[in-house]
Amino acid sequence: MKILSAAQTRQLDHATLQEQGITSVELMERTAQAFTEWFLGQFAAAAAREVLVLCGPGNNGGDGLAVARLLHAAHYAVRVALLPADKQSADWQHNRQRLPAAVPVSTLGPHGALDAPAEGVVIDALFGTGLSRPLAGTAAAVVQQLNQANARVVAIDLPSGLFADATQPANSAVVHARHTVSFGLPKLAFLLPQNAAFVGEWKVLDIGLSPSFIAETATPWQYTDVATMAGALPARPKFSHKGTFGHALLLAGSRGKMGAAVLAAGACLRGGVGLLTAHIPGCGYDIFQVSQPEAMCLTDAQADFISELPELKPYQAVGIGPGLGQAEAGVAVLRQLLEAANKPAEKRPASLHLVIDADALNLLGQHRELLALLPENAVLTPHPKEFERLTGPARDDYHRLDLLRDFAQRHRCLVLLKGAYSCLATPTGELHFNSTGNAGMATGGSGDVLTGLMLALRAHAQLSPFAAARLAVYAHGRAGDLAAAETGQAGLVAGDIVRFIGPALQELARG
Ligand SMILES: NC(=O)C1=CN([C@@H]2O[C@H](COP(=O)(O)OP(=O)(O)OC[C@H]3O[C@@H](n4cnc5c(N)ncnc54)[C@H](O)[C@@H]3O)[C@@H](O)[C@H]2O)[C@@H](O)CC1
Ligand SMILES: Nc1ncnc2c1ncn2[C@@H]1O[C@H](COP(=O)(O)OP(=O)(O)O)[C@@H](O)[C@H]1O
Ligand SMILES: [K+]
Repeated sequence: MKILSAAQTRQLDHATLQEQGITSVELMERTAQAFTEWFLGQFAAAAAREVLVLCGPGNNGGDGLAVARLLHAAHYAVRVALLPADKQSADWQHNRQRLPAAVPVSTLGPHGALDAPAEGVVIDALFGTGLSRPLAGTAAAVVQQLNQANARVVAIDLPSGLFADATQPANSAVVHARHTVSFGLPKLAFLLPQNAAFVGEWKVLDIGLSPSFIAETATPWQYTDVATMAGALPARPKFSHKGTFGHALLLAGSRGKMGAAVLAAGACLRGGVGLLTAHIPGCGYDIFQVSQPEAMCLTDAQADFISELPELKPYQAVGIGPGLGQAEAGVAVLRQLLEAANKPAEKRPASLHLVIDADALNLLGQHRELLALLPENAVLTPHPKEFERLTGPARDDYHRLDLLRDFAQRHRCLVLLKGAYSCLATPTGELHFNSTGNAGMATGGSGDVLTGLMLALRAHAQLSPFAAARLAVYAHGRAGDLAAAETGQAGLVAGDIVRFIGPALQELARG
């Protein structure tokens, strides 16, 4: 699913009107009906039937007026409060006239008490995508009162004061919504941690916006949802054998961190790899062989950390990093691996796919000269702190996305910035935000599981580097969601994610 800018969203509305031969008032009615239907499902309880709708002067306020009429018709106790303005949009005026006289209407002022319903709901229809500058004056004062009232707020389209695709200046007034209900496509602002307190739970409703305009419009931002991923995993051919699904090598573990190697190996095996060999420090031999009997195991000459790179010929994909530690010997191993992956095709396996995570990323951050050796389409999976070690600090979440995009393009690799909406940057400058996963996965070892699954899918001959990476991220989050349904979020541990990789992949199998 694409994510469009605020300007493109406006164009999408216009294209929809032209394509479908409808008026903007009709589209607004469709929007208000979709919102109201959602609202009725969400707030059916008697206590929540007292509703205050705050309306701005543009089409967001127009949506609010139409919603007020529809909720009144559904027997909610609705009041409307209008933000004073020199001029209102034509569709606003149309819906103002259609508002039944039985709905009380007041005008908001900078000092007046907001009188938010204690048990009911406040609908924020002050500003949406038309916001052109930070809120000031009465609008800012109203938003501050609303936030102080700690009311249950539902924002239409966007929390008022929030820009859809850019950072607003520090300390700007922005509504803190409990829910944000938007239309057509998600907005970039919803996916960034810095906006979590404004957006709350968000939902996008389908209002039949022009599919052809969406298809033709170029954007770097994509949202990987269930529809995007349907059938993403190729079926296993009847006559396949273990050689069909690749032989992966995992370089992981150090004394005290063998669990990372075990988790990554378990995820790789559950990810459907044909063969897995792990190269681990000597101290981990018994631990590893006992816990992962399906994997083969090579031990390093060093007992506590990895100091050697095994012969790479047998492998299609190599994963390095989980629990590796930051011993200096790891730098030489990493350098040799990067050099081997870059050697001409005849001197190494046809395509050596790399997955670089955790301490291998930290070593890259300490030795940035190694970045020049990254082979094309290597996958790097940093969390924000590891990413900062590679690129330096970001000013805010939007700047971090700029750094991410720039890094992936410059080094021609795939970079996954992990988080609640993990973002996969491609060498061509696309940013794909993942939709699966939950806060239960904020627990040690979840990233190691992702590395193992990513390794399995990169070893899969039928998946392109990008397809493998996107599938791994989506399936990892889905496995986390299935696991949390069984364990609850607090009780989830990384090993539970491994257990649910199979069911998650099964959902994505090509029919
Ligand atoms: N017919 C359509 O085009 C549709 C529009 N929709 C709604 O329309 C909204 C966009 O409507 P508009 O483009 O009218 O924009 P808004 O309603 O978000 O606000 C625009 C108005 O606010 C003023 N304004 C902008 N920033 C301000 C600030 N900081 N302080 C004070 N005034 C400010 C502008 O001058 C303009 O009058 C969407 O968010 C959505 O809710 C939906 O109904 C879908 C269909
Ligand atoms: N709040 C969250 N919502 C969704 N996914 C999350 C959340 N927190 C963490 N995750 C996922 O869990 C994984 C954590 O990785 P990482 O930070 O490397 O952990 P570790 O180093 O402990 O293995 C990432 O894939 C991340 O996307
Ligand atoms: K709003």
